[in-house]
Amino acid sequence: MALSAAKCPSSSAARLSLGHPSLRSSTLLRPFPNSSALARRVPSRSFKNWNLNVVCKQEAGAVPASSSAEEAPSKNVENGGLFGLSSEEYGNAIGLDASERESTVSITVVGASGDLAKKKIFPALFALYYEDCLPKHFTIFGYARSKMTDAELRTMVSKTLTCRIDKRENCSEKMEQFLNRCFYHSGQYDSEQNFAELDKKLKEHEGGRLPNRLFYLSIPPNIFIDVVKSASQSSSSKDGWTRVIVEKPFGRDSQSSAALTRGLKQYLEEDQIFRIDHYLGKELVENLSILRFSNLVFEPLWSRQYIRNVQLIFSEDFGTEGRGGYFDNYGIIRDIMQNHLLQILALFAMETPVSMDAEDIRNEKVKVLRSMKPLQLEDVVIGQYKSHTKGGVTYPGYTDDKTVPKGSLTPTFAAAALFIDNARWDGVPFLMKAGKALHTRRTEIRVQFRHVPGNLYKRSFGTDLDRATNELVIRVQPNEAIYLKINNKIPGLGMRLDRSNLNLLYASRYSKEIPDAYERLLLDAIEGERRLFIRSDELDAAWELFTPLLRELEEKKIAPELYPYGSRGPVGAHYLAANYNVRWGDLSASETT
Ligand SMILES: NC(=O)C1=CN([C@@H]2O[C@H](COP(=O)(O)OP(=O)(O)OC[C@H]3O[C@@H](n4cnc5c(N)ncnc54)[C@H](OP(=O)(O)O)[C@@H]3O)[C@@H](O)[C@H]2O)C=CC1
Ligand SMILES: O=C1O[C@H](COP(=O)(O)O)[C@@H](O)[C@H](O)[C@H]1O
Repeated sequence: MALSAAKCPSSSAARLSLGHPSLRSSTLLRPFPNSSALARRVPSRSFKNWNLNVVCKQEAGAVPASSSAEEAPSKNVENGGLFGLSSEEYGNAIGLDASERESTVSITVVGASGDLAKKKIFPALFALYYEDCLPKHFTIFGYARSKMTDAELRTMVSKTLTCRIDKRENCSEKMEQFLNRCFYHSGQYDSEQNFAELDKKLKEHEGGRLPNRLFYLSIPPNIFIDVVKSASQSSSSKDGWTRVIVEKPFGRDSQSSAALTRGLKQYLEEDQIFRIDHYLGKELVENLSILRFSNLVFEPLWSRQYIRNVQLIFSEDFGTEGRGGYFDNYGIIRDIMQNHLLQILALFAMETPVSMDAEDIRNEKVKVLRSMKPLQLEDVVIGQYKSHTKGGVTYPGYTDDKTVPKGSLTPTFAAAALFIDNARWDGVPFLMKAGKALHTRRTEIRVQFRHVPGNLYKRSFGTDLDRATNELVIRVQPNEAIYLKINNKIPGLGMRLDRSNLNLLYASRYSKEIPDAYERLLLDAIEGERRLFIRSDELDAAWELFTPLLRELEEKKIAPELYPYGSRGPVGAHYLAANYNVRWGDLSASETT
């Protein structure tokens, strides 16, 4: 019997798995001497269980998630409280046996006072609540050192919540219900006492239900271990599951990443660790596998025989804006390329997985990463944005940011040529570039195909098909789209060729707004679906590709090429592409779509 399932897609067996006994494994933190429960692996749900029409909001007559009953501490507090009783003991005390106890999820956002929590995590949790995707019983706690009351947290969170869902019905009512289920506890990250205080508060809200606990570490990586140690000692679930979401960039290089994983595994099993790379939750990134493996036309072309180069492009039209404290220690290569763009590359280039099950997909990603050569310095260009005045407005340079050390060499732009040494991709350049403070905000994948042999039309109609090759563009953001550049005849009595786009523009094709990546990933972590999270061997393979280069850049103090804020980036990136007879597709004037 599925227990206390979310109102989320009732049509998807998977969504009902939250409390499903087979998945309700007590995957606790690594068993401690006083831990009575066995840690069992949670089988990852295979993709095939999903109903592809998974939607969260039910059809007409949707029953809103229970609201007020969850806001206040549960009845047990009035009965003298849980102190000393596990929720299982409490459940027994009130006559409920395990199979009857409903489950509940406590979500603790560690670092709740920070940028990511405000900008992404709380808004995503609200969106899930609004769509009836959260479990029937849930509580949200913010945890950080900053002093805040519950009311102050709610006020802070309310400023970044929006009801972007289509109908915007009863938005304010849902927002209030959601906020009433948000609480805050101030504490130190390395304090078991403070986490024990949190544990007591969590229990008050969990009542006799089976308590599942999710901790989202929205904090700088250097304090991940402190939190996991304290939380595992003092606030893990004793008879439900406990999971921890950790944010990229998972260390700074192979060594620190491996040390971080070892540190986490002192307290957690691998299947309790959810390494998030939110780009894997982006709609067009998730669509990559469907585009390639559910359409006959693409897979036969997906190789060196037909593809000339692949470009993975990330650009932002703003700078670090006060995040220098984090960013200066990492740089654009660790911030974007070693994770987001490399994950997209792996999904794009991998062999067909055995199934869409998490481990089968991740197995194929690891294989393709291990087929790649570590980046070479001569195949990399780095840049840093400088101040620029345009239209009477002066835009700051990277080192003008007061959170950035003067004279910093940290790159805010990088371009690189990467290669996959396997039969499918031998010799095909995968050109990656990522930059801040450029001329536009865009993330896209561009697949440039080879020219048509024989070039029938050059002789007859003067069209040089060497330059009019097909290009498949997958625009991840903004204004999600997939378009294919083709050659076609201009209508009329003459015979002249034109370039046109076969274009799937999501905003035109679908009326429903696209969920934020964090919504998808938070929901999957709650449900134990690991397909879109990073496995430790995948992470090791990613760092092995980038660590030698990062070390060389820093040891040799390679100076980045300066580029004006709002420009197309350093000129060196064009020469790098030209070395492989490639022109960056995002810079051609015809890019109007
Ligand atoms: N912001 C973003 O867009 C993205 C961030 N990330 C990752 O998410 C995590 C959080 O990022 P973000 O929210 O931007 O980080 P912040 O710098 O905003 O830090 C989050 C919170 O952590 C605490 N904190 C910050 N620095 C320290 C420190 N040196 N020692 C102890 N506590 C500290 C602060 O809370 P308090 O002082 O109240 O304890 C702060 O509010 C990072 O790992 C980052 O790499 C990933 C993707 C995007
Ligand atoms: O991981 C990160 O991603 C954001 C960009 O995320 P997006 O979803 O808005 O494209 C980037 O700004 C940040 O520097 C980086 O840490």
